[in-house]
Amino acid sequence: MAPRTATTEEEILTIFPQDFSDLDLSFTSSSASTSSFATSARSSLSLSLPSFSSFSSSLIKPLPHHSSDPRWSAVRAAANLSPNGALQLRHLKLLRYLGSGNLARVFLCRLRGFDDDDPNLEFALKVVDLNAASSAVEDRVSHVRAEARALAGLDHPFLPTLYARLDASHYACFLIDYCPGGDLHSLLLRCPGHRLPLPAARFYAAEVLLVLEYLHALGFVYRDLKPENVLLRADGHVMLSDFDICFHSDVAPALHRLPRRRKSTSGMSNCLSLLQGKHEGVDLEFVAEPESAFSRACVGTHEYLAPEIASGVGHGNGVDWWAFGVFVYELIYGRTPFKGGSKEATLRNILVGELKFPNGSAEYSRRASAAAAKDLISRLLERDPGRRMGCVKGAAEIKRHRFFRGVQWPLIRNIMPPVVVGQTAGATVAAVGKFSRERRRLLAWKWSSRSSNQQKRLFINEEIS
Ligand SMILES: Nc1ncnc2c1ncn2[C@@H]1O[C@H](COP(=O)(O)OP(=O)(O)OP(=O)(O)O)[C@@H](O)[C@H]1O
Repeated sequence: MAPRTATTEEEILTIFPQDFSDLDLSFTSSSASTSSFATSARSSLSLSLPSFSSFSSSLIKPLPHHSSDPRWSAVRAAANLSPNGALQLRHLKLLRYLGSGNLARVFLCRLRGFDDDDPNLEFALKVVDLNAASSAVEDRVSHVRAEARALAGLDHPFLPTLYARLDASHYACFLIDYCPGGDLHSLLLRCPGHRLPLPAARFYAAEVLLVLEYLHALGFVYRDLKPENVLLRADGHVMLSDFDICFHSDVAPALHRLPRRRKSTSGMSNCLSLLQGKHEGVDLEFVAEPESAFSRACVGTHEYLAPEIASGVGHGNGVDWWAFGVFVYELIYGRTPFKGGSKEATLRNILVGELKFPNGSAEYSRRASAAAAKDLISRLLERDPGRRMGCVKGAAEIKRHRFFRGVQWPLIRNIMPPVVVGQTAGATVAAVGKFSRERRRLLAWKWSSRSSNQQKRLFINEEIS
């Protein structure tokens, strides 16, 4: 898959033209010539037809979990320098082009007048040109609105924080967290066989699952899951990006009764309780899944489209769980399951093709967790949404699957992410640097204890200093 060429300084000036009075054009760049990220050729498709509305600039209020982030105080301080107290594009210094998709171009930037060496003050600026010719203005406006709505309401460690919304002329700009680790798709392309070692695949899948759980609990159906949209933060944890085709629906949280389970371990107390007819198990489970979500829009990325989107019958929350199945498959096997020679062939495979798993990969076929992965993927890639894992009981059901056995869900954001061959040096060093030697040893053991010898080499261990 050919990476897109990086935008040059001239192109950046084209994005912000000379008559754009709000912007200081003194762009300084030492690295505009090459982007460190390969952008994806698998762009999202969108055929929805929403309505037009006008925009206004705004500084987003810090949400509780992020209120102590130094970026907030910097953004506020910069805004206070302005006569109207609002952040403007001239407060930002664009440093480098990061990538682009169908809708937007994204730049690394910093606030002018702040410490130039402080990596904590770097941001990503996502710029959408509403006049661009590639799609109808109405479509672009609707996507910007969807993205703005989602970003403004999110507050999760694996999702971007929206620091400011800047609208000027026909540009809509979002100031969000910068992810120096690039995206998972670029990482896959640099890995042997374009796939991740199983423990790393499990780690990224687990973090993405938590994000989908959170989005669904808020009523958002994401619709654009793919490795290109999973960015890696400086600490190596994920950040799901790109909310322009998500949609919102009501969600009615419920407590679901779980089937009672017998204790699987042996022991005197266990025997006694069985003799007494007692069973152990959690009885109730909290589920917040937007089951009533419904849309007929044909949006998403071909290889990741659920059958109900491909057939046009209308879709709901289940499309994210289908896409999650494709995502886990791609992380593990290095390709998507239904990809055909053309987009039409891919769609046909999604609708009627057989789900096949590559064989012959000794590393995967030997392992019990590979069997677990296959089972999980098969349950997610169930064509009938009514029978698809996650559609009714949400992420809670998926988290319980044996593929994720041993994942410490509440602590995962504090676990050191796996370091994979092919990861950009910056992200690796940042991730490693955050942890003391002792902690690295402990965490390395956790990650590598179940890995094969070959995989052990792929993960961080005591030798890394
Ligand atoms: N916060 C960020 N930090 C670093 N790079 C980013 C960030 N956000 C986006 N990028 C880069 O910019 C590229 C395009 O961004 P994005 O996917 O948000 O654009 P888009 O036009 O909305 O995409 P799509 O065509 O999927 O709708 C990404 O693939 C990534 O390489």
